[in-house]
Amino acid sequence: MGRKFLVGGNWKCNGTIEEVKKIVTTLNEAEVPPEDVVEVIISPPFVFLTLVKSLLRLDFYVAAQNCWVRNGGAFTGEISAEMLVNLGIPWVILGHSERRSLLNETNEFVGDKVAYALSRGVKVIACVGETLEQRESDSTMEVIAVQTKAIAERISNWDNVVLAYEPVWAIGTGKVATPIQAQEIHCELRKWLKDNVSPEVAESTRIIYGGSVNGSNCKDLAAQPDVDGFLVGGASLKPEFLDIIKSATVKNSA
Ligand SMILES: O=C(CO)COP(=O)(O)O
Repeated sequence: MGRKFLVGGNWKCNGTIEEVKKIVTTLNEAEVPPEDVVEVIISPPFVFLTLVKSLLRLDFYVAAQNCWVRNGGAFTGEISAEMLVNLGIPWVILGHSERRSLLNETNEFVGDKVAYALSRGVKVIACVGETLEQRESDSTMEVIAVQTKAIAERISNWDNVVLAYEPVWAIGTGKVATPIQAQEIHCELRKWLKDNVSPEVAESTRIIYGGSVNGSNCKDLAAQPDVDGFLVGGASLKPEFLDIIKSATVKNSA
């Protein structure tokens, strides 16, 4: 019973040392609900992982934004899951739509990455989501099912997996999914897990929403029964990220 609310801040390719320090100071000074109410994960670019980890309050966690599909070696520019373990980074975001579309990451490649990271003990936020064209042609759930299947086929334990539903049309556009739209897909995705993995995994796996979440729209989204948290881009660089973290209390008061 009870999927703990999770709020991730995906900083994407943003920040300077000065900005990182400023954001972390704001986070560290904030009063937020306790760790048993909300799990907060901050995901800076690779180069700032160690800095953020060294400065960040201990009740918040750090995630990388990607990692290589296997162990390290002659893979110029890549970072291995082993390196994340070595740095004490417990989480990684995989399969973000920006990597799928701009860097041609396929469903199979993302599935392989998820399986490998988990095998090394790194927890995974795995992203799925449809484009506007796919939504308009009524293939949203089909797309998400295929993306999720590529992960499901490669893993046997979902304990350390969080699914992030991030409709591509909502990312960075200011065009957030309505609470009803988000709930509909989260509910269908949970049903997919029930039918294709197990009822237990469907019940316990957190499905978080991402795409233009901000301090104003987070509460209504958080109130939806199958929305278990957020993956936040732009607003995670701003003080309103704290309001998004606090929206976890909507669940507790429900
Ligand atoms: O891609 C996202 C989080 O991973 C969402 O980005 P925005 O919140 O900027 O729309």
